Amino acid sequence: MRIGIGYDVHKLVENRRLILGGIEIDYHLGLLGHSDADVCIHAIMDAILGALALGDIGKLFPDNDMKYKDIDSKVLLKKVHNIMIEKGYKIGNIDTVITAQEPKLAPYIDNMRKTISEILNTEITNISIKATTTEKLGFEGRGEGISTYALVLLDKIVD
Ligand SMILES: Nc1ccn([C@@H]2O[C@H](COP(=O)(O)O)[C@@H](O)[C@H]2O)c(=O)n1
Ligand SMILES: C[C@@]1(CO)OP(=O)(O)OP(=O)(O)OC[C@H]1O
Repeated sequence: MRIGIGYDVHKLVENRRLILGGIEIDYHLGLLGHSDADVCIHAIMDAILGALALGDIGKLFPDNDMKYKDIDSKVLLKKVHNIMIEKGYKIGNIDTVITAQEPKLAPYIDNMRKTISEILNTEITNISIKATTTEKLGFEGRGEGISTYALVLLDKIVD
């Protein structure tokens, strides 16, 4: 068994779609990034890579490489999943916290869990996604950005 942690932040701006946990969220602002800026999937990828001591997503998918411009983060998560399988591990469970003052994410959470569980080839019950505000404190509370923490446990695949 191995454990990993991931954390990511992206800025909220106008004229961008808001993509979180692999799905589009109805909101008037979106996250800025080289990719689709899906801060939830980015934190999960960093947690998986961390558990494998393989660095981070910036090392694997450099943000100056045009190959990754506006890329769907679900594609990157599949690549990380394939690396994890090659190394002989599968998902034990994942827990995440998305910090966003707005919008209300509760209606979207189960769809995010389903989307991520399908990419990682694991049961939806192994994927936990939670949301919190910061009671209007800090950058998330001012609506300037959204952050996510992710923790992952990986189990060795035994044949
Ligand atoms: N963007 C968010 C933030 C929170 N929620 C849900 O609301 C609950 C209460 O949030 P507090 O920050 O006031 O503790 C939280 O537990 C989430 O269920 C949400 O849906 N979207
Ligand atoms: C995902 C990558 C690559 O497109 O770009 P961003 O969307 O900017 O995301 P970030 O969390 O800053 O780091 C990883 C990047 O290399």
